[in-house]
Amino acid sequence: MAPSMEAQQQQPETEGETQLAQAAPDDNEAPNKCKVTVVGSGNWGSVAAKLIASNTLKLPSFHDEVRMWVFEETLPNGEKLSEVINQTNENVKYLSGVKLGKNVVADPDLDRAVRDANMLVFVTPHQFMEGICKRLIGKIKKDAEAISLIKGIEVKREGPCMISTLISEQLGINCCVLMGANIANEIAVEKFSEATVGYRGNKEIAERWVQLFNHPYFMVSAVQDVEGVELCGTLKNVVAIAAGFVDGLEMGNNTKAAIMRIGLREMRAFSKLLFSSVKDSTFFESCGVADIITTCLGGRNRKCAEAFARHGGKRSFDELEAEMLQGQKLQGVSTAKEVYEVLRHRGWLELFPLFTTVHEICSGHLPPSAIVEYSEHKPKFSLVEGSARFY
Ligand SMILES: NC(=O)c1ccc[n+]([C@@H]2O[C@H](COP(=O)([O-])OP(=O)(O)OC[C@H]3O[C@@H](n4cnc5c(N)ncnc54)[C@H](O)[C@@H]3O)[C@@H](O)[C@H]2O)c1
Ligand SMILES: O=P(O)(O)OC[C@H](O)CO
Repeated sequence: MAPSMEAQQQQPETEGETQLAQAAPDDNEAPNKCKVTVVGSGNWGSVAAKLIASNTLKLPSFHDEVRMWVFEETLPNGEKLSEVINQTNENVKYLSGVKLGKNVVADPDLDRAVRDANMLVFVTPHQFMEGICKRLIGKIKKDAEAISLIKGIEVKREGPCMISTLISEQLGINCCVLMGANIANEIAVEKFSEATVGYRGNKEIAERWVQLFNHPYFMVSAVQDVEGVELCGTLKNVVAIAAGFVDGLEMGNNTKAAIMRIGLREMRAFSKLLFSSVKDSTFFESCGVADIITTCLGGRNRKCAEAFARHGGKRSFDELEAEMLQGQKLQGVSTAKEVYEVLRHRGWLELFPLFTTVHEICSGHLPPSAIVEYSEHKPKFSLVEGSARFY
């Protein structure tokens, strides 16, 4: 059982004793105080919990304690990850060496972690969200507010479904998004960065999320364009894969800059074709151009794609992910496939040569060098021609 924050701060439990998760001390008893739960505890999930937990201690309208749902794992030494997090105040697997704040309580029980939450922060790899949402139906407060930090998309028979929409529709709650140029390890050690909250309609809710995340080293602003912000965060991972190929092929900075530019244009075009409400200005926020830059310079998608290209596509992304990321998950390869399915279904493949080529390389149908090779591999269109034709 997850100990309460109070229990963590006092004594280690006596051997064999289990402790029910309970409401934390006096000032936390006030019924109107908002309780926050973070659903997810990977690299970014842990940093998000740290950011939030340092703010809930300062903001009187929030309970101090922040629950963090942990997908339970047994560590190589036989210990449970959630127990180690509560003993050491560190996520030793996904964010080692960084204290999360004593008011972060790791909880491996999903139902219990969300039960009392007024504000739910979703931050797991996108491929797990459909299953998590199914498990949460009927388990959360009806008036809870949600935010998704998840960069990804689901493709259903009916068409593409944003993760925030999945959360909203399955759980019947409002869901904002937070995206940006946010490499978690850098924010964990409090290096300055910015982020963008995307909201629909209710600005007060967006301001509440800004308040919960904002720090002098993490500057958050809000824009009324939930789809634009979320699609920026999602699609940049496909561009990052292309940038990694360019690095693996040692093609240099100009080529990588070209990939970023073409990628950004495809991101905007795809987003606007899916949602006419998407605003051009969103692409100038942290979630847009800034995230493209950071992710193409220093992200995990870029890193694994570089290794993929160096091995000439002979080692699979699954293999490289397991070896290089040690349990952390790539989003770009599956997102490229999901975007490709949308493009194919709608007859848009030729309009998006970069997105299309990334998937064809990841799936082994083209060599990594095809990222900037044209007609011999792709008789129907080319990156250059496609870009020129469309834009
Ligand atoms: N890490 C970053 O720098 C960063 C920054 C911004 C956004 N994001 C986004 O945040 C989201 C979460 O990424 P992360 O970096 O926190 O995670 P991660 O890749 O570091 O960790 C993987 C997580 O998935 C969990 N997991 C494994 N199998 C699972 C299962 N079957 N069901 C549920 N959970 C399972 C693991 O326990 C772990 O918590 C992603 O969409 C990512 O794109 C990441
Ligand atoms: O490490 P990546 O490639 O998952 O990217 C991390 C963040 O999304 C960068 O903003």
